[in-house]
Amino acid sequence: MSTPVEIFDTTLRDGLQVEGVTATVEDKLRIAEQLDHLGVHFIEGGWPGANPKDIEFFARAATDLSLTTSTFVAFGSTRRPRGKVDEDQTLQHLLDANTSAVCIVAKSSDDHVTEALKTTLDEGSAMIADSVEFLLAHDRQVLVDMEHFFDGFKANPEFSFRALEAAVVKGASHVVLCDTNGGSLPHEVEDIVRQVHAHVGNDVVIGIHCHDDTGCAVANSMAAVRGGARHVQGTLNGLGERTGNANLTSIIPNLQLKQDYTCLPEGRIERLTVVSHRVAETLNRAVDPQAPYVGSSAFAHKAGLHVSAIARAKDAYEHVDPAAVGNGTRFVVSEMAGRATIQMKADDLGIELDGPAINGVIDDLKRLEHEGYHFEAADASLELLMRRAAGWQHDFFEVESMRLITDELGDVFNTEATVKVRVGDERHVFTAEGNGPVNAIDTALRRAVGRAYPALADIHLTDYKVRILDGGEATGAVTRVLLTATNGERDWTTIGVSANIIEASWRALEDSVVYGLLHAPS
Ligand SMILES: CC(=O)SCCNC(=O)CCNC(=O)[C@H](O)C(C)(C)COP(=O)(O)OP(=O)(O)OC[C@H]1O[C@@H](n2cnc3c(N)ncnc32)[C@H](O)[C@@H]1OP(=O)(O)O
Ligand SMILES: CC(=O)C(=O)O
Repeated sequence: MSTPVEIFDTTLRDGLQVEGVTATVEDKLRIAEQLDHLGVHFIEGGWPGANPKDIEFFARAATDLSLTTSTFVAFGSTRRPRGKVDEDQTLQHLLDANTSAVCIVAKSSDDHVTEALKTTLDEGSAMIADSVEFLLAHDRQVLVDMEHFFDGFKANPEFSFRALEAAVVKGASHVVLCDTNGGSLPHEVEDIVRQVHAHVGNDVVIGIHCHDDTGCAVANSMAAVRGGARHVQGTLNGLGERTGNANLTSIIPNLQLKQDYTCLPEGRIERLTVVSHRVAETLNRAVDPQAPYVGSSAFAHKAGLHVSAIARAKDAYEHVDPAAVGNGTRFVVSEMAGRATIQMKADDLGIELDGPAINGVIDDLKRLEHEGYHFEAADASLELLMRRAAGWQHDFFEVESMRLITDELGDVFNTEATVKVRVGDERHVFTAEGNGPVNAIDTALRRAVGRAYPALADIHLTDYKVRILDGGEATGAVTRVLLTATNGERDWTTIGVSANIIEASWRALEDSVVYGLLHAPS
């Protein structure tokens, strides 16, 4: 039978301690719902009383949040040095938050007691004992985060054990060993957790809380589980103070898919990718594409040899089935593609390509990417290139000529485009002004062909990105333009590359319009 390991998510507390990220009360409520949907055991909501936002959040959570799987936790600290528990504001705020469980941070390193708190070791241990006793007397489940545990233990294990005992003896349900500065390494963590386990036995759940300052937070958390920890604290996508907290989106599958531990209820680990992305979206911070398990590139294959092998054996270059975490396999078409990649892409798009056509696509791709094209980022241009290789030519319109004029009138620049276009047997000449050259050409082209293709009215450009490819050439540099468009049902991106920014823009624009007409809803 597999061993249960509790997951304690602190995205809403420690996760928000990273610079550059903030969340509204509404955001925090939405994230808590997502964490419950994922099925973590504990959701730490924040520090009630620390700021008005967290006060409002805990008040709203009591009425607006209905959790079905997770236990909601308020975070705070032990009482202040030389203070009384029943007069301590932090402890009072914890009670006011009205959660069934609370987590308090306690100093477990002698140095921090004497230097940061400026008090004695006796008082340091009494602060823990009194606080646990007080909260328990008010019917709270008490988890204790033993701050700086590993650094403290290395310097003075006797005091760190004393701090632990103060919590355990008074009835804490969990003692969570924190690598607060994130400087420990996996072999140290495993060894120290083993010693703690031997010391406290199974009277209390041992937890682990790691930071990623050495890039080892995930490995350290797993080492702790090997050493006897059965409760792991971390955040989704590894958000957190400085370099981040231990990343639960890696730890959960590492424990549950690769070892005999159960972290989430049956059927929930498949929600990992979508929850990770929803939480990131809510915090306006995209998931790193290369994030293990949940990143968009986690199962994306670019090298021709890899794709060729996967076509023959699905798991040839995948360490787990992506579906197990709700992710999926993707094939990236680029200059590194071989025949297998192009064949799979053609099958996906329903384009019939024979051997010579596949070779033609590969030759075009490699040549164009060498010139600066980047087809991974331009799905629509890639599809058009493959269709052309299959012998297709669009007959929506034919551009006879195009002229652009820009005048400076006082401080104002005016741009005007004239396009001459054939649509079937008809010839159209249209002029349009725009707030820049691309806008002027786009408007003139739409006027010229719009009557024949009403679907064009639903196509809107949503993004226009320009990148200089060889900065050394200054204003003579090659320019790459990426245009993203939508018709409300699908989005697509096209590309153009040229030393002339207008030409690069036009290539991307023409592909964009052609692709939009080709896929216009019927
Ligand atoms: C390792 C961690 O990440 S723990 C979580 C840390 N999170 C945060 O700090 C975010 C929220 N914090 C805050 O809003 C504020 O710091 C507050 C409201 C908690 C405290 O604010 P202030 O009272 O102004 O104190 P300040 O921020 O300067 O912190 C120092 C005080 O905390 C006390 N303190 C620090 N750690 C502890 C502890 N583990 N137990 C009890 N008291 C503690 C110090 O003794 C000091 O008190 P003193 O000024 O009476 O000597
Ligand atoms: C408690 C906590 O966040 C830490 O020690 O890192």
